[in-house]
Amino acid sequence: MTFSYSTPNLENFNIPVKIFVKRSYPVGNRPFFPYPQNPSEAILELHRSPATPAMTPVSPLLVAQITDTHLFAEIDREWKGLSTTRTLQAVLDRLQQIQPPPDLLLLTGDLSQDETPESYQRLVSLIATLGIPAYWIPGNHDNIPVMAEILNQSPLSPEKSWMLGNWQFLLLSSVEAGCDGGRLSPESLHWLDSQLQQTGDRPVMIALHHHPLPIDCQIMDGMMLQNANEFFAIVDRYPQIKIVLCGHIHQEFQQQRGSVTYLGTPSTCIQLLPKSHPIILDEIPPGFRLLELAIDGTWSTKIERVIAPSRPN
Ligand SMILES: Nc1ncnc2c1ncn2[C@@H]1O[C@@H]2COP(=O)(O)O[C@H]2[C@H]1O
Repeated sequence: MTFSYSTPNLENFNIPVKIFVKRSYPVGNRPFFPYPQNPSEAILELHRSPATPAMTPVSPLLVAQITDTHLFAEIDREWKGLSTTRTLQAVLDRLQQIQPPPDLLLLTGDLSQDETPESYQRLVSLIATLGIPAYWIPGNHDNIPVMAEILNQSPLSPEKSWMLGNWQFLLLSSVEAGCDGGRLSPESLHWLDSQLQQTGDRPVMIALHHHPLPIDCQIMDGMMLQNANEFFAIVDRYPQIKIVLCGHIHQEFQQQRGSVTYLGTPSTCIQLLPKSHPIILDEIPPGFRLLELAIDGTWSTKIERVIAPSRPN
C-alpha cells in the first residue's frame, strides 16, 4: 500500500513524500514484518527518523496483471460463449477483496474486442471502482488511437516507464499495424535500450502484449513477437531485468531464459489449452496474475482464477 503526502510539516524534505507501509498480505511465502497501517503513524515514524531517505520503500509491492479483456460495446455480448464484461467483473470483484489492495494494475492489451469507444469507456468505469493506479499497453485487437484517447482518465495513466518500490516498470507497445503477430519497431527497441541505460541497478519488470518465447502452440507461436531476437539482444545486456510479462496467449506460462523469467497470464475471458494444435478452448476459468515485488529484487507470483456467471445474477 502506498500513501502519498505532501504537507507543510514535511517542507524540509522539499519533495512529495511517498510512504510505503509494510503489508501483511501473504502472496508468497515470505514472512512480513508488522508496520503501521495508519498513515498518520507512518508520518510520525518519518518525523522521528528524518535521516531515512523519504523515497525508500520498505514493503514489497503488490502488482495485479489483468489481460485480454476483449470487451464489447454491449455488456452482454458474448465471445465464444462468455460475456467478456461479466467475466472481467468477476475478476475485479475478486481483486476488490484483496486487502491491502494491489499497489498497481497492469492491463496488457486486447482490452477491446470490437474497438469501440464504448468498450474502452466501460473498461475505465469498471477499473475506476477499484481506485488502484492502472497502466496499459495495446494488443493486436485494440484500436490504439481510440484507446489512447479514452484510457487517459484517472486511475489510468498513460505512463510507459516509471519507478515504484525500487522497481522500474517498462511497458512496450509490440503492436504492428494490420498484424496479429507482434513486432518492436527500431524506435521502440531504441527506446527500451535508452530506458534501461537510465535504470541503474534497480530491478526491472518489462511488460508487452506479445509473447517473446514460443509456447509450443503452432498457431499462437505464429503470432508471437516476430523479432524476439532483437528484443533478447537488448535484454541480455541488462542483468537487472527480472521479469518479462505478456498477455496474448490466454493461458498461464512461465519459463526462465538466462536471468529473466518470462510470464504469460490467463485472459479475464476465454482460455486456451496449453500446447494444443490447433487452438483448443480450455474449460478452466478466467483469471489474473498477482506479483509481489520486494525492494531487493526478489519476487513471487501466482495466478488466481475466478468463477464468473455468464449471465446476470
Ligand atoms: N512504451 C513504448 N513502447 C514501444 N515503443 C515506444 C514506447 N515509448 C516510446 N516508444 C518509441 O520510441 C519513440 C520515441 O520517439 P517517438 O515518440 O516519435 O516514437 C516513439 C516510439 O516509436
